[in-house]
Amino acid sequence: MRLKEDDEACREALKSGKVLLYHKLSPLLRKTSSGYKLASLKTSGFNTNPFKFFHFINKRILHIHLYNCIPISLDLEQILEKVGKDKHIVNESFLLGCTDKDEPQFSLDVGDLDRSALEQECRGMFVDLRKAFFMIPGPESPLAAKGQALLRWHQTNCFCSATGQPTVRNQSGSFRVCHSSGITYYPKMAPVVIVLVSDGSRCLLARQAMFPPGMYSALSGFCDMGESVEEALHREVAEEVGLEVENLQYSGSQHWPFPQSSFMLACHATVNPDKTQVNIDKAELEDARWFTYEEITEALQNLPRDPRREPPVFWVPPSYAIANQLLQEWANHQQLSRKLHGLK
Ligand SMILES: NC(=O)C1=CN([C@@H]2O[C@H](COP(=O)(O)OP(=O)(O)OC[C@H]3O[C@@H](n4cnc5c(N)ncnc54)[C@H](OP(=O)(O)O)[C@@H]3O)[C@@H](O)[C@H]2O)C=CC1
Ligand SMILES: [Mg+2]
Repeated sequence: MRLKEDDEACREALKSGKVLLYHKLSPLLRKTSSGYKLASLKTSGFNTNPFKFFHFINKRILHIHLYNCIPISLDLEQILEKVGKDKHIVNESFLLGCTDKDEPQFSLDVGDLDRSALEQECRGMFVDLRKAFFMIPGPESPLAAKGQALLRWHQTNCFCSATGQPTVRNQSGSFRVCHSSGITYYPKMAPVVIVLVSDGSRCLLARQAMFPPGMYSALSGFCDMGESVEEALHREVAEEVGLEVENLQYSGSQHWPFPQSSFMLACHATVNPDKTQVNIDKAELEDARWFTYEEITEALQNLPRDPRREPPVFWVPPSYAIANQLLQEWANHQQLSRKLHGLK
């Protein structure tokens, strides 16, 4: 909290902090023996930096050392200088929070620098965030999402909407101010409802034309101004597939960085099993259909970990996405009721 509001303390924290690097909003990942991880880089304020220590010995030794033992201890300022950028741009990082060990974490977009030169220096690769969600460990996903969301918000809120004058950030990046109008702008999320509709034995999933081939998700939609979650849910399902839902049950919420930071409010709902005929709004959806318990459990087990591999014919959003949580809950509920009814 103090770091968020105290510019000086935040500047100091950056000297010993870790920075998640993005290139045009794609986070930097590094391959490890067990898969991919988000890469964070230390700033040169980190006194025991092994990069400096080994630099004069032998470049080759340095590389081996960093690869095998401490893959996240590269010095960000040195990397920036190597690729021809003023190291002081590190000060443009935004505060994301602190780790369990009280280490401050920041995000920085270096989209104006040569991508492959950076990847080489950082020994990693910048990956589109949607793909990265399938590659990095689940607990790292919220951080990757927050890092991107904050960067995007600052990139798109550089000017005051009242005066057209430039806005100025505080050091942590928790707000921007227009000194001409005195207006303070805070990062925003748009409320979105998402609902998994069930007819008792099947659930309804849909796909937009822009989804990757084969991916289906729960129905979702932005809340209109003045609407409650319940109203938005009833309206979205009626508009998109022409069904009337009942028995709304809250499941959970999550921040979702797309398209410009959404606040997802997730629910389960049912329809009358005699009224399941879908009437798809083709302007919004490419397809919507009912899926059986068997299809869902198979899709949940078949998450494509590496998006470069051929995905299965039908697949669902990654485990971090709240749509996946809804499907897990629905499958667990189905499994229980099947047991109760003596089915497999
Ligand atoms: N985390 C998860 O598990 C999931 C997350 N989602 C997210 O939910 C979000 C909304 O779902 P979606 O079904 O597309 O929404 P909608 O069904 O509301 O349709 C999207 C359309 O609504 C219009 N719109 C209205 N308000 C806004 C706003 N505040 N921001 C952007 N567009 C708006 C846009 O139309 P126009 O472009 O014509 O202006 C847009 O194309 C998506 O960003 C998606 O990424 C969806 C499913 C799963
Ligand atoms: Mg929708």
